[in-house]
Amino acid sequence: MEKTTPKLVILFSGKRKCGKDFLSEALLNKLGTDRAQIIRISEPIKRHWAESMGLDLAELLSDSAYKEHYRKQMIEWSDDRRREDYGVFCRSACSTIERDICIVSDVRRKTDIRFFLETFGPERLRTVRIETSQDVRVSRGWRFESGIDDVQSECDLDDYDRWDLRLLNDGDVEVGEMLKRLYSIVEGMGSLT
Ligand SMILES: Nc1ncnc2c1ncn2[C@@H]1O[C@H](COP(=O)(O)OP(=O)(O)OP(=O)(O)O)[C@@H](O)[C@H]1O
Repeated sequence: MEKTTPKLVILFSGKRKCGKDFLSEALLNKLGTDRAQIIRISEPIKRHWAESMGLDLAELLSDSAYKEHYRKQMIEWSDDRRREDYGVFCRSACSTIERDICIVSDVRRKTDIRFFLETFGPERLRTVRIETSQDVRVSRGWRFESGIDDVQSECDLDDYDRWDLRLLNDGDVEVGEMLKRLYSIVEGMGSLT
């Protein structure tokens, strides 16, 4: 099958339980699955991990306690792989691209952004940081865990300041309002809309 080069790649970043998956799905619904798709950098990580450990991939991919149970071990294992090749998981996730608009729902590292910039160029790339108060994240099930919330995978992009869009997803913000702002970075792509 011929590889698709997307016209637009939207990177979502933010702390755990800020709503990366929620807003990625909402944007996908708005754009339509005929022209957009979601990819996850964590998907190939979870697939490798599930295969080598004999675990349930569907459960690892879902927003479940099962996923949380293995999160720390997966971070440590994947960081070892990244030390040899920072793009290893991004590249693997990109092999499934088949739509004009690609939403990457789990960008966590500066090297992830670097990979997408180098691969698709700045003109095709848009970066979004989702911001949510700690109280709201707690209400969505987050609690601080050492080895997860205080390591590179969660903190590396805290000081990144070149986001195309910062979006507050703090409970009382209307989803329609957030989608309007998200859609504005798609509209900037002219023929795509
Ligand atoms: N604006 C919102 N309105 C209603 N529910 C929301 C909203 N944003 C997020 N949620 C809910 O909060 C929970 C956490 O959101 P989500 O799974 O999207 O976070 P995440 O950033 O992808 O988390 P993680 O990094 O842990 O995978 C989910 O149950 C989601 O449905």
